[in-house]
Amino acid sequence: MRIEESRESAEWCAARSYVDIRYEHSGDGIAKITLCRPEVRNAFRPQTLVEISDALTHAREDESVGVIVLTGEGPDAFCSGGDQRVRGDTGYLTEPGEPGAVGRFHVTDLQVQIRRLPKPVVAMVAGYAIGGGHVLHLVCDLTIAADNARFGQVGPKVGSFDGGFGAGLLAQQIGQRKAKEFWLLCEQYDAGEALAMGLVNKVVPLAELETETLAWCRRMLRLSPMALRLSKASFHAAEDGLTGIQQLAHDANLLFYATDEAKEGREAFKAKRQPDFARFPRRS
Ligand SMILES: CC(C)(COP(=O)(O)OP(=O)(O)OC[C@H]1O[C@@H](n2cnc3c(N)ncnc32)[C@H](O)[C@@H]1OP(=O)(O)O)[C@@H](O)C(=O)NCCC(=O)NCCSC(=O)c1cc(O)c2ccccc2c1O
Repeated sequence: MRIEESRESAEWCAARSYVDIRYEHSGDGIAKITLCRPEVRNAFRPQTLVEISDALTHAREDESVGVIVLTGEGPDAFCSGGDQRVRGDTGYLTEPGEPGAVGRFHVTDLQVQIRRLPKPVVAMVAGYAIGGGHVLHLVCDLTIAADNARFGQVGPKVGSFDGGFGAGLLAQQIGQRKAKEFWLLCEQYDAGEALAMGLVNKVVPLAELETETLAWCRRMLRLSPMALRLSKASFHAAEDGLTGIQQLAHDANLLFYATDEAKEGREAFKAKRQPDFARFPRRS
């Protein structure tokens, strides 16, 4: 049976209100988070990251949401990384100008949150995905790019580096040689080059970026949510070490809780009796 593909746009509805981002729902299972700082090519400051994290938590908890899209406002940039105007000597500052303000690197927490989120996260990239903004698209599960997209790392040019996902995940996706080229030369790559490297899943004309992204999201929405969740976790299980295994193990527990065998343990405890596990098979 061939399922008709929907190429419709969405009537986005604001689902929560923030200062630096927009958080919207499509009404059919898609949440969209938009970085709204186009005057700085959607660079993030600490508040931006705290807001994205909060929106992701809501999208995770909301059972009506199956897929999350992360994007930037306007055609010029997905995200240009950390806002250099609030970069202090110890990290990015929540209250720049305050004497003794302590810097933070919230984006590293956000990268982990995206990877651990049990729903697919799709980066929808128009224009620049640069620096920490490039790493944000890397940690998303899929990337749909507009034909004007440009990708690159700038760390060694601006006095920074990302030895975590920014280096390791990039190398896994495009190979060590090319990943080193990204970091050691700080050049930019266009959408066609990114596609050829396996850095993005699809390139489309800018005008079709959202409808194409929505079509991919809707394809996933037709699939088993639990199988999608387990598939995403499977990709990270080995790479993320014990925390990756912990996530898969948690999913196994989630499924185990629904069995009569697990329920017997719970019910026996509540009834203050010995559990009777004898009727459950010792599977080979
Ligand atoms: C992104 C660009 C390539 C775009 O170039 P373009 O020529 O199109 O535009 P302009 O350069 O004229 O920019 C327009 C306007 O925006 C301002 N702006 C752009 N990017 C930023 C930014 N990141 N921070 C602050 N402001 C920005 C720019 O100044 C202009 O303003 P005007 O007032 O002059 O109009 C190009 O802009 C560019 O290369 N931008 C800088 C990119 C950058 O340095 N990013 C930070 C890299 S470091 C980083 O992101 C990072 C963050 C973390 O939290 C980390 C945590 C842990 C490890 C590593 C981290 C990390 O590396």
